[in-house]
Amino acid sequence: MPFPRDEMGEAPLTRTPIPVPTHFHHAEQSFSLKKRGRSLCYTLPPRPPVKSIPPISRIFPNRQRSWSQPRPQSVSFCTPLTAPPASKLYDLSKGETFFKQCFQSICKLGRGSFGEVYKVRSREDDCLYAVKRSVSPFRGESDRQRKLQEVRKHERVGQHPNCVHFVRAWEEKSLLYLQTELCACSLQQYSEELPNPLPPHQVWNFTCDLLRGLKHLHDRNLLHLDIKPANVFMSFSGVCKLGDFGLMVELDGSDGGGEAQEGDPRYMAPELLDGMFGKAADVFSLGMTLLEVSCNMELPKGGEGWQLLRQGHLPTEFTSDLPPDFLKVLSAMLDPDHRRRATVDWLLSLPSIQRAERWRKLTLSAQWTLGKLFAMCQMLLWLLAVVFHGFRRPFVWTMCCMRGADDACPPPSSPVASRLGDSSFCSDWDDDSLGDEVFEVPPSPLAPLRNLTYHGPEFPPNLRHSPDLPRPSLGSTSTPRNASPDYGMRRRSALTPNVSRISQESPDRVRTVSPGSCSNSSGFEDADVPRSSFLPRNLLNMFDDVSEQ
Ligand SMILES: Nc1ncnc2c1ncn2[C@@H]1O[C@H](COP(=O)(O)OP(=O)(O)OP(=O)(O)O)[C@@H](O)[C@H]1O
Ligand SMILES: [Mg+2]
Ligand SMILES: [Mg+2]
Repeated sequence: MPFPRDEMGEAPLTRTPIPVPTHFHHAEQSFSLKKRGRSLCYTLPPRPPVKSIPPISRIFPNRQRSWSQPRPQSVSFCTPLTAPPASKLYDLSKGETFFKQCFQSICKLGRGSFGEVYKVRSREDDCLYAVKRSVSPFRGESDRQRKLQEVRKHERVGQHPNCVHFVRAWEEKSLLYLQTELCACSLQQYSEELPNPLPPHQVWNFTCDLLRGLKHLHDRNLLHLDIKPANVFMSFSGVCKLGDFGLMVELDGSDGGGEAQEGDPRYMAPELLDGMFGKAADVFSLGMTLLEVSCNMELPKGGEGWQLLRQGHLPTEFTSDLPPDFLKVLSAMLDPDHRRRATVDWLLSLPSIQRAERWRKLTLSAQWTLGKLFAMCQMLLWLLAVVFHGFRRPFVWTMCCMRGADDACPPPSSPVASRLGDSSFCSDWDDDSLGDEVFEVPPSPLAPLRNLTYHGPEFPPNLRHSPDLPRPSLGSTSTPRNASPDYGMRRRSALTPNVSRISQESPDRVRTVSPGSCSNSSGFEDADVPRSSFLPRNLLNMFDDVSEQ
């Protein structure tokens, strides 16, 4: 039936704005901002249900299962020789696992449906790595083969700066271990830590990195099929890398994509529901990943919101702040029709992406150069400081000798310390402190700081460092062991060279100090100072000093 026309000769419906279907409004309301501080279990995908438990044979209780390797065995599809993983440290007779013998586990980085990932330090090269260990033991030979496929996939990926670098894999006691480069965090963790959505320049940077990583895969006919923020990793220099190749499919492999599994539904391309696996599916998942982190949006797992996103409808209340260039890139990546969807090569040829890539390369090389320069400056400064202090020592000795002093002469700059050095007060300095303090060699940045906080009473004026004080007899420092701890410690910064020099000349004496504590009197927290003891020789020296005055 024809619509009644109005005075303009048009059907009334054509002049009114196109009505938005009610379900769109409902769906838009269903999009929400990402929730912060979610517990780990919320962010993790559910573990696959255990379908069976390993059969326990009562008839042959000790039967060795072919797929259960009690000894560590290297897993590689490039060199399919079954051999123990190469390590000089591993000793089979110790009975401990290869992992325990060769790695120091530092902390758990995360957990996925396949494995738990640990931050480890290799005892062989002392470098940090990530080791993923399967959460459950192999349930049989087919389960083992299925899990080992992740190793083959990693090996197929090879090396690329935007793909997580694989080191090696091994199996032991029905568990698979994968050693990879360590990354700072996943993109999911990174974006959840931020109070706001990622700033546009970072979104461009990450887009370039991930497109380069994806190009590397697609050029090798590999489909990732599980791209999501939890499977994108960030290196310590801020470079994004694709990781977790557990669901990867080789298009030219024997299965030809027949074994492909869908990944997380939130990032899944719509054509996967029809069983059509192609490179376009990865582009869609990458688009969803970028949409999530750039808009700080909680992606729906299903329902109307899920459908709308797969019909090319981007929620404007989230995307309105995005730069138009980036919105164009996103729309091209999220095209509902996989045949019309942008390819990685097309995206990389876009002027906006090329501009972002040029900027990215520039900033990365500047960052690299600055890092190197900074490291070199640090090294140079440290070397200069060491050389300076190395020369200072003979110089101080020469100065002492020129003054015609005794062997144990102190440097001229700290008379009070030397005065007390020859007195009979005790010293609390141990050998370590002597080594460092004598010539004040600058500590390495990693050296622990000594905590020498003074809590005691104020010094009497006559014990303070003062130019008026008479220079004591240098010869009286013949018993440096008894240098005053009180004074030496309190005035440590000012008088260190003197006291420590004295002490250094007789380090063996320092070691023989009785450990009686005089911390109460000195007030230093870490002072474990022997009680003062006036030896006859010191008393005589003091009388000498007084008589000289
Ligand atoms: N190389 C790495 N460096 C730092 N953290 C990592 C690394 N590899 C994994 N992780 C952390 O461990 C988590 C789980 O790792 P991964 O995704 O590889 O496990 P999975 O069991 O295969 O997960 P999925 O369920 O996605 O298949 C990651 O989300 C990340 O937080
Ligand atoms: Mg994962
Ligand atoms: Mg995985």
